[in-house]
Amino acid sequence: MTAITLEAGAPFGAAPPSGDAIVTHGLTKRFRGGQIAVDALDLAVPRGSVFGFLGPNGSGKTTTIRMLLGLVAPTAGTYSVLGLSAAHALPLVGALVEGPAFYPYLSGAANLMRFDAADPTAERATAKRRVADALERVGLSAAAGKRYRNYSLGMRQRLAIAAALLGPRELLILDEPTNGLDPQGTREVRTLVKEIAADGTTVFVSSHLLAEIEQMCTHAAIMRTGRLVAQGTIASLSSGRVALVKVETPDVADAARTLGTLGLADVRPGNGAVTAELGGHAPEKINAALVGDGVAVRGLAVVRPSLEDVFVGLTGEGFDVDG
Ligand SMILES: Nc1ncnc2c1ncn2[C@@H]1O[C@H](COP(=O)(O)OP(=O)(O)OP(=O)(O)O)[C@@H](O)[C@H]1O
Repeated sequence: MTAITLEAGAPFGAAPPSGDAIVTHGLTKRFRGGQIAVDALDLAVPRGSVFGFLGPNGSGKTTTIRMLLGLVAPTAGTYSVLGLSAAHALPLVGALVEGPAFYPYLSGAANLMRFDAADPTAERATAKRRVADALERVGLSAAAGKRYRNYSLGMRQRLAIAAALLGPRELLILDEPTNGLDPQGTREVRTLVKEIAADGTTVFVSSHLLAEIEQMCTHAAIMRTGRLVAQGTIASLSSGRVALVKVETPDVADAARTLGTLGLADVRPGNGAVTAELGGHAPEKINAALVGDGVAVRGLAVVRPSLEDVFVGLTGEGFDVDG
């Protein structure tokens, strides 16, 4: 579908609905002092996707999100959110940018009631219903009356996401939602993101963790120092990289010979293992040929390229997970 962009802040109704939940063209932010945080960014986030916005710390993710939410003015470029300018899209967008401040001595439900009350567009009479729905959506109904300070890290973050879901949202934007969480909390948030997406909400989620994006997202964009390095479905991002077959064996030289005879490319004998490009070869046939040649096969694995391999291949650099 063709994506239509509006000038940032263009009036409501100036463009027909876009096929994409978020579109940016040449979106740029240069902070005072000359630093470019986001450099000519062209993003296309399909509706219904869980879109991972991936990059090391400082690569421009938060600045991009703040521009999309109308919190920071772009220096140049255009963007649209749900086919609208940020101001007009905002009621349909839930966002978690900096963790909301909750009162430790109030319950989860009471905290959300306070949040809801701060929204001047929300109807007062239906506040309880909205809070109950949001709590249910994040799986906190049973803990609604429990004090916030007694919530686990995962529950606290789920409550923060509930605050972003007070009201019908077509798009949920989450900036590093698993930052600072323990493994259990990380799993809870990951599962919740998938559930929210399954209900039809587009989720745009930033992270500096490659594995997390791979596990949670259907699509990803990779950022590096303010520039977009690549974007697409997780499968298409990885498809440019070749899969390898790795044979673990004490007979390294013999195994390498067999793989070469079979016509596999880039055969590399190593310490107790040989790798080669899999190409169009069937792993079970490779195994049969090795065994037929008397090679003692201890293990045979097909190693698919990870997003990290893609990142390294595109930038020539490792991905510093700690930023
Ligand atoms: N208000 C500001 N004034 C000046 N420079 C800023 C400002 N906000 C961000 N930057 C700089 O812009 C660059 C991008 O920062 P940004 O926070 O967008 O990156 P990020 O990928 O979200 O990283 P992190 O996860 O650490 O927040 C960084 O070099 C940062 O120091």
